[in-house]
Amino acid sequence: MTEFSLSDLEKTIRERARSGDPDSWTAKLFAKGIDKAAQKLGEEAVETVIAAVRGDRQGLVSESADLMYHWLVVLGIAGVPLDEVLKELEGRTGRSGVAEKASRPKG
Ligand SMILES: N=c1c2ncn([C@@H]3O[C@H](COP(=O)(O)OP(=O)(O)OP(=O)(O)O)[C@@H](O)[C@H]3O)c2ncn1[C@@H]1O[C@H](COP(=O)(O)O)[C@@H](O)[C@H]1O
Repeated sequence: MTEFSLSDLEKTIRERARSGDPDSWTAKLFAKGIDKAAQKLGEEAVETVIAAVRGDRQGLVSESADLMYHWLVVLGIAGVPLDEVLKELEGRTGRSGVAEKASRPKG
């Protein structure tokens, strides 16, 4: 299991966005704004779907990485911290009853 997390990538994106480096794709996307970044996110989502339905396993891995990167860029431009999304997900964990069932003693 890798130690690398979405939180690490969010931090890198924040730093690269502030760098103003002309070679930085992240800085370019932040400069172009939410419309371009959201468009890229949509394209990566479609490419991920295509890889999935074709059964292209390596493509699915690669496109998923592109998708998650561009999703974090969109969150960053929109000023939404990853933690806010994680808290939203955390708040849903009890809804299916899965978490409660798992923690309930058997018998
Ligand atoms: N994870 C990524 C990542 N995934 C995808 N991409 C870039 O996303 C871009 C868009 O992908 P496309 O396949 O659509 O490429 P394209 O056809 O050239 O794009 P367009 O013609 O549509 O503009 C490519 O230039 C990829 O390099 C990424 N760019 C950066 N990162 C991460 O961000 C860090 C900082 O990168 P820089 O900001 O470039 O320094 C990197 O170290 C990585 O960790």
